[in-house]
Amino acid sequence: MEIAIGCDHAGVEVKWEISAMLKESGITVYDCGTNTLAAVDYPDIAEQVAAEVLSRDILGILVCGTGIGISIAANKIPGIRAAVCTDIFTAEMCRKHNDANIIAVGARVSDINNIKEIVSTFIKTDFEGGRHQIRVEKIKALENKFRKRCC
Ligand SMILES: O=C(CO)[C@H](O)[C@H](O)[C@H](O)COP(=O)(O)O
Repeated sequence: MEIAIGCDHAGVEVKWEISAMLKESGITVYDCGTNTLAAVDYPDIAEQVAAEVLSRDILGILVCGTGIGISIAANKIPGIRAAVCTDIFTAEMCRKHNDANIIAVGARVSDINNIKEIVSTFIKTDFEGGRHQIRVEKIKALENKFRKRCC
């Protein structure tokens, strides 16, 4: 399995812990930064991770203070379905029902053990398809409809 991961300065220590956990499980990790505590802007990181997710057709993980800003930025990119998760149930459901390809977590919201469980649930859960596929297709149709309108 391959995973792209990135964070802003608020999430760097949490990202290191997640990366270590993934590597221990034999997962290949594409680290899109940042790797210092110097302030960076989360849209830049969201773009890097989204590009890896789309080009490699893999899942991605984003970490910022709350998970909110970085997921908003990622969701502007066609093909990305990023879900902010603060619990195991939503981490499971965003894969099963929404086919989320990025999970965003908040380093200033959840403790590290909770975040590790959330991420582990996300990466081991598959999309259920069926009636959910129809809804995901409608999300894609919205992307295409508004891309044509504004570009
Ligand atoms: O964008 C965010 C919230 O939606 C993230 O939590 C950022 O990490 C946060 O805004 C960074 O804040 P800082 O005061 O610049 O550390």
